[in-house]
Amino acid sequence: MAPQISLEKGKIRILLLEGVHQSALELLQAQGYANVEYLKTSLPEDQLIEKIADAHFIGIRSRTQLTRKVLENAPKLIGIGCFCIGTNQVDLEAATEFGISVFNAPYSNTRSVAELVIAETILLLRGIPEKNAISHRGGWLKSASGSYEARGKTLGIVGYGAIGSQVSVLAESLGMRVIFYDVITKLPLGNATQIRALEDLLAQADVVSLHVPELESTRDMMGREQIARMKKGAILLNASRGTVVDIEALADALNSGHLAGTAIDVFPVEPRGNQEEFVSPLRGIDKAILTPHIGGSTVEAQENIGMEVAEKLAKYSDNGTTTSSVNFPEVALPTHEGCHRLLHIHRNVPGVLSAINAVFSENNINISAQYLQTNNKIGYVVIDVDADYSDVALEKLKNIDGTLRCRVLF
Ligand SMILES: NC(=O)c1ccc[n+]([C@@H]2O[C@H](COP(=O)([O-])OP(=O)(O)OC[C@H]3O[C@@H](n4cnc5c(N)ncnc54)[C@H](O)[C@@H]3O)[C@@H](O)[C@H]2O)c1
Ligand SMILES: O=C(O)CC[C@@H](O)C(=O)O
Repeated sequence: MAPQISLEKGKIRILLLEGVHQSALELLQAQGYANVEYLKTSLPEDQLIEKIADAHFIGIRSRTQLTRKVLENAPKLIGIGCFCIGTNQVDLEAATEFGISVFNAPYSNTRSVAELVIAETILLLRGIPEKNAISHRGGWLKSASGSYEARGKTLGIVGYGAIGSQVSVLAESLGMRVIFYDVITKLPLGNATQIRALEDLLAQADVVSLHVPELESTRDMMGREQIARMKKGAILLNASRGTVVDIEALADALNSGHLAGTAIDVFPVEPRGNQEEFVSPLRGIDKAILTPHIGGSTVEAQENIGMEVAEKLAKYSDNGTTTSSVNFPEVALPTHEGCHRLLHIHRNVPGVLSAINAVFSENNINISAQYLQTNNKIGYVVIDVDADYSDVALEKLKNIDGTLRCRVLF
């Protein structure tokens, strides 16, 4: 029977949203993916569902919400590229269940965020946002009161991962004392010190900077109580996710004078695009630096992210490589001349590999290479067969208990 093969590259539909960098488009096109739809904004759920119905791959940034409902309406979707670090905007459990591999760019904008945090720390310690606002209104606040050097001040970093640890190194080079809180024991860089309880960090730090992911456990982790525990006159920065800070409590702490300033880059509700109004209780507070989720938005970072994530999508599409996938076991198998390649994604339960192999032996199909990798949820098998596999074999593979998705790549 004539073997089914996957789509020609030109027919693979890729939807890129939120104005991901042109480098992504260029890389995909150079690799033969001509069927790319490029939009500058995210889409509301109904329009997203309509568009995603035909897409094989989707590329997003932090704004597009790929919920279970959206993914249920994406029957052809094979891969998701998050052109950013955070993947909280994707229902990873649903994506895994539907056999959709998710990729991101875990380090490409790390430095950009760290530099912004350091710049804002210096500006806030000097009270520049307020002085700047007053000058714009025709006032003149020439005073040293409430203005401090960064040198010798204590920076408390919450979340000592890629960004938090970069901020730590840069802050120490300014002469700051760095303490950090993380749920995992981390090797401190330089002279930084890990603090075991968040409350202790809050009680010591002149500046607190948040670098945790969006999780249930980080929701409102800087709530009214934690903000009240910060030192009087301290500064709070958040360039992580908007759900981490109780924004009303922060506005109150600034208005009451408990906090001396803040820099917030991420908000519980963010506009979908540049045309939509930004609404926040922090608007109008001079001591607050408000930026439109641009911590990672530098030319360097966006260009690198575009290439990195597009490359990951192309490799997955071309040969099933899942290296650095967020939710899939990592498999990278070289292609074998003259072979067909099948991809089998299944729930990680015992017996699936032997059932797969039984299908090939029963159908007299020789396996020339095979690679299985599992994580706690799923198993991913790449199989190269050196004879024409039959559609019958493919059907049998699809019917193995626990199969999430099975397809022929070439
Ligand atoms: N503003 C922006 O444009 C921008 C850009 C990049 C990343 N981000 C955000 O910054 C976050 C951090 O990025 P990263 O690359 O440093 O991530 P990372 O995964 O390298 O580090 C996160 C750290 O937070 C720690 N952590 C998790 N839960 C915690 C908790 N409850 N309390 C304390 N620590 C906790 C982890 O153990 C880890 O060390 C991302 O998840 C993303 O949401 C924002
Ligand atoms: O570019 C974006 O929209 C998000 C950037 C940042 O929050 C990230 O997670 O990398």
